[in-house]
Amino acid sequence: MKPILEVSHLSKKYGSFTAVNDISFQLQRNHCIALLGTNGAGKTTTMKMIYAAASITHGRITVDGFDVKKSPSNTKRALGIVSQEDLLDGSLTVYENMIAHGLCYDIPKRELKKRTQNLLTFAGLANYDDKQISDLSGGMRRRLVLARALLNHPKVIILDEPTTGLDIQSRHVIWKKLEQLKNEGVSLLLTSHYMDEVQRLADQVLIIHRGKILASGAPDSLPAKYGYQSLEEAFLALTDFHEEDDHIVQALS
Ligand SMILES: Nc1ncnc2c1ncn2[C@@H]1O[C@H](COP(=O)(O)OP(=O)(O)OP(=O)(O)O)[C@@H](O)[C@H]1O
Repeated sequence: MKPILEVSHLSKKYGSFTAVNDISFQLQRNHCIALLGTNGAGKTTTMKMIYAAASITHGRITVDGFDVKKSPSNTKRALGIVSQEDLLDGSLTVYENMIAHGLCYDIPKRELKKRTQNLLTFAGLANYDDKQISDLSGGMRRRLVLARALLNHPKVIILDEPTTGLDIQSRHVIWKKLEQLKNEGVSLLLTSHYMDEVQRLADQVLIIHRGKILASGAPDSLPAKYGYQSLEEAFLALTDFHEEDDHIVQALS
């Protein structure tokens, strides 16, 4: 079966600095790929090129068979975005934020209202529809952003650190929602700094360092494939972590 998302020889330069360096991968339907990398590895930049928020320096991306550069409106329709910054409008209520987002996709009004109600229920926010964004907790905001990303019935959801900063209960709620979506046929592309999140959700992990893919495989089999005991050990070794060199450890000592 054709992959729902195909990234081929993708590179991104900011001036003379190469943030993403010849990355290729394929995301199959109903699958989840997790991008694992240190701060500044190039994960967000890769995602931004997929949803056309950053230009592509070199390479090609297709979503649902459409070229991101040539058919941006078709690829936009197939994608749901949960970016690091939630970009919710603080001057609108929860319900109004959903409606405003849906209008960008030309969803007919009546259908949009129906989807909004269903998705707010799905996200556990049905009783919060008239609340201001400032009244929501961090976990509620992330659930709202996820609900908003589903309004256009996306085939692929791009999730940039979807549970960063949330308590363990809120993380579990979001994981369950994501698993439910995967079971319904949606594909996920995820970045995370949490190994447990990656182990739980991902079918495939790509370890990215300085813009390049260093290792790939299923979360359970990747460590042994590269001679390590655990995903965390593989990640630290492959991304060249040495405690004595690490500036954070030095700063703390
Ligand atoms: N608009 C920009 N202009 C110049 N450099 C940029 C820009 N955006 C990102 N970079 C640089 O590109 C590199 C990759 O950044 P990116 O945000 O993709 O990293 P990341 O892997 O998502 O990191 P994090 O885990 O911290 O979110 C970094 O060195 C960053 O400073």
